[in-house]
Amino acid sequence: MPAVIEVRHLHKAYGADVAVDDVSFSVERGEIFGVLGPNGAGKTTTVECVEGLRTPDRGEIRVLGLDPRRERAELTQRLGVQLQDGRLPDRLTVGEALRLYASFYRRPADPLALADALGLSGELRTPYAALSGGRQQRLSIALALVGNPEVAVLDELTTGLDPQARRDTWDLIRQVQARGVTIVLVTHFMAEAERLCDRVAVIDGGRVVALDTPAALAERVQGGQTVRFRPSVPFADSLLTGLPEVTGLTRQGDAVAVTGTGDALAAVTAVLARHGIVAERLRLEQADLEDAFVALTGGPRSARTPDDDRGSRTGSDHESRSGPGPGPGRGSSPDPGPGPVPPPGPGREPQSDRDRVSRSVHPAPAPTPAPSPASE
Ligand SMILES: Nc1ncnc2c1ncn2[C@@H]1O[C@H](COP(=O)(O)OP(=O)(O)OP(=O)(O)O)[C@@H](O)[C@H]1O
Repeated sequence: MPAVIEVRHLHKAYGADVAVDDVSFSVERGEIFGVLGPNGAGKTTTVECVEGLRTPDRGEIRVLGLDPRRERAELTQRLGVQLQDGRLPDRLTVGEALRLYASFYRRPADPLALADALGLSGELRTPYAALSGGRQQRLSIALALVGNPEVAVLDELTTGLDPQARRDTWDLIRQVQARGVTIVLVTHFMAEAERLCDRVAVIDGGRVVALDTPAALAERVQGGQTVRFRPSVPFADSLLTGLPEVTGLTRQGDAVAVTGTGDALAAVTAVLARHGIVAERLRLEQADLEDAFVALTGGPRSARTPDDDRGSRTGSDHESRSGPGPGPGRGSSPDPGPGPVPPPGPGREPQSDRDRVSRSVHPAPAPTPAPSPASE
């Protein structure tokens, strides 16, 4: 079966700044595919090229067999997009937003059924501005799904949510996947990628530095496991360092730490048992995706753990993109292209990629554009 998304040697620069150097990956039908990387790694530029919002300088992209730029009108009917830092007009109610966005599509979902599935049926008359952050986030997911897409691209899905809302959103995404939707998830959060994604592409400096399942990425970390214990009797290092599963051994006082891969724990304990050595206070530490991320990208830099981010969705990480955009559109605006790009906010023309325009990922112009902020 052909991949749902194929990206080959994507390159995109903004003037002299190379945002995406050489990115290739493919996404299979029905999977949750994570795009993980530090700030400025090129994640958003990559997915915006996939969405047809930006024009690559080089490379090839196919989404559902379509060219996202040349066949954008068709693609917007089949691709759902949740944008980073999206906003709706304050007074638009949940019900109005769902009905309005449903009207853009040939075969939309039933807005009421969708509201129900997303736990929004009690909020149909609530204006956008009166919704909690978690509810606004649910609404933005609902709007990404209202066209009954085959593929959904969700950028910064749970940024700004509290831990409970974040977990609820993860459950929701699993339900969406269970309905057969292929999902691309752009995230900074290791725990999110680890728990939700079938595979993860780690992007750094505009390149894919690793692509695998979260477990396999963690496994790749040198010394992926550490077995710690205190031996009941002294033993020579060579007893364990000769094992193929063992990559290192250190001692601190009478405590021993053995690093290894694969089934290091079983191998170590078997040898100790054979020599009549009891491993007291035995403990196993496993490398996780965060360890892999640090090893792959040289440090966590801007990658975050979920609980680092309880505040606004417009923290300094995002300031180059954030702001009160018209409709749930993203902070930086896409390239104007051949697709049905709606007009910019009143009073200005888009000058560059960084300018903001109305939401252009839905098939029809966005509703009532709010005034655009000054160009960044
Ligand atoms: N419209 C633009 N004009 C100029 N430079 C841009 C524009 N959009 C992104 N960049 C730059 O391109 C690089 C990659 O940015 P991009 O937003 O794709 O990375 P990211 O991994 O999504 O980052 P973040 O996690 O902060 O959203 C950064 O150096 C960024 O400043």
